[in-house]
Amino acid sequence: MAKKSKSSKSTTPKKKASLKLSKQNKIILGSLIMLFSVALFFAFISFFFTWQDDQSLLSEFSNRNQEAKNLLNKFGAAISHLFVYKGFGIAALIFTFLFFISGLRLFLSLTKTGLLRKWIWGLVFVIWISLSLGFFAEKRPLLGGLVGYEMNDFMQDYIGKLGVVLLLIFGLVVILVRLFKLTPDHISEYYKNKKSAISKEFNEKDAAETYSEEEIEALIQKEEKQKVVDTYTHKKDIPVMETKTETKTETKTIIDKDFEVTIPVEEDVVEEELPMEVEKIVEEGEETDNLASKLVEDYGEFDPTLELGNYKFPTIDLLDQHGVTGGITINQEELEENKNKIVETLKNYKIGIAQIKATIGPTVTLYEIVPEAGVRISKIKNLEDDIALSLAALGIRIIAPIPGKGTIGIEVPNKNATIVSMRSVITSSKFQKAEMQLPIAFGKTISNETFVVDLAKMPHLLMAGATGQGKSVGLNAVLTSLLYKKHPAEVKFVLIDPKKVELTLFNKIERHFLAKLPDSEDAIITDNTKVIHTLNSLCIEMDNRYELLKMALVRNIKEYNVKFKARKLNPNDGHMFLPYIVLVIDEFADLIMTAGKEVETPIARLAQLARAIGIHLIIATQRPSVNVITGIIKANFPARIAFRVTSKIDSRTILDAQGADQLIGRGDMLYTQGNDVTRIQCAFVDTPEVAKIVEFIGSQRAYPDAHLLPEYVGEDSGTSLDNNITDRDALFREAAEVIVIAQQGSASLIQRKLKLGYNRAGRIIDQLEAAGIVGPFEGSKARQVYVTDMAALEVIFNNEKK
Ligand SMILES: Nc1ncnc2c1ncn2[C@@H]1O[C@H](COP(=O)(O)OP(=O)(O)OP(=O)(O)O)[C@@H](O)[C@H]1O
Repeated sequence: MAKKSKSSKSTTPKKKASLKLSKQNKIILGSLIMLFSVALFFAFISFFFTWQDDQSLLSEFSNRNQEAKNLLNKFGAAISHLFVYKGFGIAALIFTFLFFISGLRLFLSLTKTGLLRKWIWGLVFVIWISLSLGFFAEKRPLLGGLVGYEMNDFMQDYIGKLGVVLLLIFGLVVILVRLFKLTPDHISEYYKNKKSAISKEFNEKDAAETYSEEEIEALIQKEEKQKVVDTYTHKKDIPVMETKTETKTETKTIIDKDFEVTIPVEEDVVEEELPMEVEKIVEEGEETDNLASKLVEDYGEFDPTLELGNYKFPTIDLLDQHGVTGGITINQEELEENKNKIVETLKNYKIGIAQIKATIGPTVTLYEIVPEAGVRISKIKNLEDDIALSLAALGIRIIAPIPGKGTIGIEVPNKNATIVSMRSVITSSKFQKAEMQLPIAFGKTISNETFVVDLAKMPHLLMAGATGQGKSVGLNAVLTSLLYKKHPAEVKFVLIDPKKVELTLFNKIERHFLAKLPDSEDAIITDNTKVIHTLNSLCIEMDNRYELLKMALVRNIKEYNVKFKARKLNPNDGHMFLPYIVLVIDEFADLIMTAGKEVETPIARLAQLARAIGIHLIIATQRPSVNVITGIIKANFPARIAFRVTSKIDSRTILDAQGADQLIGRGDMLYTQGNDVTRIQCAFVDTPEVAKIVEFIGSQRAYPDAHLLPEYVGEDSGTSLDNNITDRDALFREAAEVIVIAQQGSASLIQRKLKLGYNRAGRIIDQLEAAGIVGPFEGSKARQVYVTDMAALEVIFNNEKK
């Protein structure tokens, strides 16, 4: 079959080459046709005067002694007899015109587009004229020619005279509407224009008359003024530039005095011109009217949430207070005690303190100290363990100096930590008012502020921490934040949970918020091979989205969606509202250990490129070792969260800084998005709360299915150029139609239109090539489409069936 496509390809260019004329040949052939048409013209014209005389000569064409009266002698008489007498009568003259323009086009090497149309219309005209002359000038049959006469005769036998008249009228209507684009609208517009032109002319005349009456007076006045100006400028004798300006002002003032003479005339002219201008503007406005703004005007902006218009966001009472009602309780005694211990310990090492201040957070209290002049910061930093020992407390962290403050911070855990409930952060005005694309309320900082960040800005998040330190709760906090803020149309989750227990709850919101592979039953992915497929599928989704962004001429998903909502992107071109996709991977270490590069490569690719198109990754791992959090992953995850880890090395692996080893656990975490490290108490949301939320959402009306990701077929599925009909893809026919309609043989087109994965679309393209529908691969260019229209495609399919 490969042979078949090759041979078909090699024959087509040859044919084309043989048909091509050189420029000189075109000139020669063009002029020949033009001259032939001129000869025909004269022959036809003279035929009308000489036909009777020449009639008898027609049978003696070869007799050289006989001479015809036609301007082109025997040839003229014979060809005119054929075209005019036996043909179409006077309408045969149209052929001379058609020949002439065909020759002219060839002569000037103009493109042939539109020529066929002219010939078709020419023939229609010829038939219509000869038929009508055959009907109306029955007594002079030469005008309609034999064709006109016979046609008329034939039709009268069947539809009678009235029928022929009606048929002629219908023909005239077709010609007027299709050829001259003459519709009732055009006619009325023409009359309107004509009317306004006449009235304008009329008014102008009037104006001209009034003007001429006053003109004489005005001219005299003007001349006088000019004289004044001239004498004035001469007297002053100043540089040319200045003279000019002064002349202007001078004349202006003088003219201003002459209200009665100049202004009425000017006003008249303005009044006449204004209505005309207004009319034009309205017309232009209609023409350039943007379809998008009209659609928005008619239907309003596109609302992606409309399909689930009655969707209710989870209510706040689904979340627990966890026993915390009045915020943090301050234990004055504890504060005083800690302060004294810090001062004393530092005194023991001969470090004097000028000032001390305490900020009480939910889990830790920050003591900010200003040391006395001359104390080296490194000295305090080195005393970390000693201070911890003397305070008899775990989890002491010394920040020396606090960035941007010039003080030294000592974080001391509170004896009784206050739980930061998810409820308190969700209800905080900071979260409620957050104008972010993907707002996440992580918890509260040391100064008791709600910490809200935008996942879209991070743009990916790495979470690590030893087991039991609050990672799963952290993940739930992230997902809960998004569930409380986003409509199902705006965000979709891809959940990967190798442990099979952590995220199973979210199954209930599969048809609202989850995305999955087309052929999979469960939306939550627990199987390793499925993980690889899903990651690759997301890469395909990413490529598809980039293609859409490119087509829409925008740089990121936000701009794209704004444009789509404003109805500036046509869904028929494959455009659609793009929800954000948040990929959550729990137990990333497990995956890397078992699948290695197969997982790392697509993740790295997504992490590098997916931010602009709205795919964001959240990766959680228990084991923050370097073979899990590799350099390539770290480089693409600037936002990282460390829960408590067991060693300084782990802390460095996650944060590139130590400190995570000194956390106290239970949701105590460090967050970094570059340089600064912020200590946060993660908001607490437990399993029953999550269950209630997903129950609340899951019980509402949902989409028919989870959001489907593009299909990914493993690398192993080979491609062949066998034109085996039974092996063809199920969507082969649809794909062929898409390609033929668009006349563009590209796999990405099939991908977009039929929502397929890259590999499958690629396979279909190969099958189309094998079937001779598209040409072979041509590098960056789209393949050639060999089938020109749907009818031809239909023929191919029908032939294959036989
Ligand atoms: N933000 C928090 N506030 C209060 N307590 C918390 C918080 N986060 C976690 N905890 C406590 O720590 C326990 C363990 O948390 P979590 O299940 O999130 O740990 P994990 O890191 O996911 O552990 P594993 O890796 O074994 O799954 C919770 O059951 C809870 O009691």
